[in-house]
Amino acid sequence: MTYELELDLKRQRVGKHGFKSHNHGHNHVHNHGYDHRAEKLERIQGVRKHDRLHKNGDIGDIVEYDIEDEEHPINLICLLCKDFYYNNWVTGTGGGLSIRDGKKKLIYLAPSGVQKEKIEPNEIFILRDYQNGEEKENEIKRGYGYDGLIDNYKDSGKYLYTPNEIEGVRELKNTYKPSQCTPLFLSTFKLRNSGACIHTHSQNAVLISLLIKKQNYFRISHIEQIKAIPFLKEKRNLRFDENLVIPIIDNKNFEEDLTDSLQEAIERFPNTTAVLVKRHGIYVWGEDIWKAKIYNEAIDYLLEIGIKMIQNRIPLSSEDGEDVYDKGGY
Ligand SMILES: CSC[C@@H](O)[C@@H](O)C(=O)COP(=O)(O)O
Ligand SMILES: [Zn+2]
Repeated sequence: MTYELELDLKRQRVGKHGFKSHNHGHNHVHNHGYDHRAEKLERIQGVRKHDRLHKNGDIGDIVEYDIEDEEHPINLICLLCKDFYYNNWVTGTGGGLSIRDGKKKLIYLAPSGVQKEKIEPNEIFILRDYQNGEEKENEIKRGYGYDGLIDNYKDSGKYLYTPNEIEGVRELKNTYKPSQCTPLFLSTFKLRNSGACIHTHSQNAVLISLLIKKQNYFRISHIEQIKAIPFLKEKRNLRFDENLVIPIIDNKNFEEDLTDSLQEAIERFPNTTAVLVKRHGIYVWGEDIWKAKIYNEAIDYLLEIGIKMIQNRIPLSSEDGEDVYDKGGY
């Protein structure tokens, strides 16, 4: 666990309000004692979400949830979304994150269209992960397998828990919806057996997708940070002189319409652990949330340096020219 996350969890505990305890009024940002910037933003951006946060849902009755459990996916989604927000990866409601608990067979998802850095534990959607259970056959027939969920992720009946169960939410004009990225997250669970998937609107991802015009992938070699990325075929990490290759797919008007092309890219690039979406951002996944986090950070670093290399007319990969270090045309 990173120092920042530990610190954040401590802060959260200091001002801990307790998930199932009673609300005493205007205390939501203070409960988390997180960051003054968040508090200021809350004041500026009004009450839409604020209203909801004063109502208590009861996740604890549906799945085991302990606010003190630092590794609980619900806590991790809330904390990592803050972490990503301050990296400029999930600002303005963009981006998101899903974690799959393979042992407990549960999938946790961020809600749609909310400020991702302010997600509260009772705002997480929860799905049963039937993919690997004995119930598999039956549940898949009933539309609860990944394909059924991918096609009908908006159907609230499919969820074990939705934040619309929070007292008073159903009476509000805008009820919660699961992230529009849900079918894409589920696609990485289905096709790669991943344990978590991160979606960001990183400017590095967007810019590199604009700079690369002749290829439908980003390819880079001979940068030390490449060693943090897995080489799936050989179940080891990439070496310094090997190529990291990340496919680039075109953006669509609606997030869910990216599902087919993301799935195709995953099939076409069997070694990739990420897909770039042109003029939009990136999806990164891993065996578990910590691996996904490391891959996302390492890839973002490589995208950023890739942009600078292109601007300095340095070839990105040894495949791009005779001498990778030679200043030549890109
Ligand atoms: C700024 S809106 C962005 C969305 O359309 C989408 O691209 C996104 O990343 C987040 O979708 P969401 O449904 O809020 O989880
Ligand atoms: Zn997006």
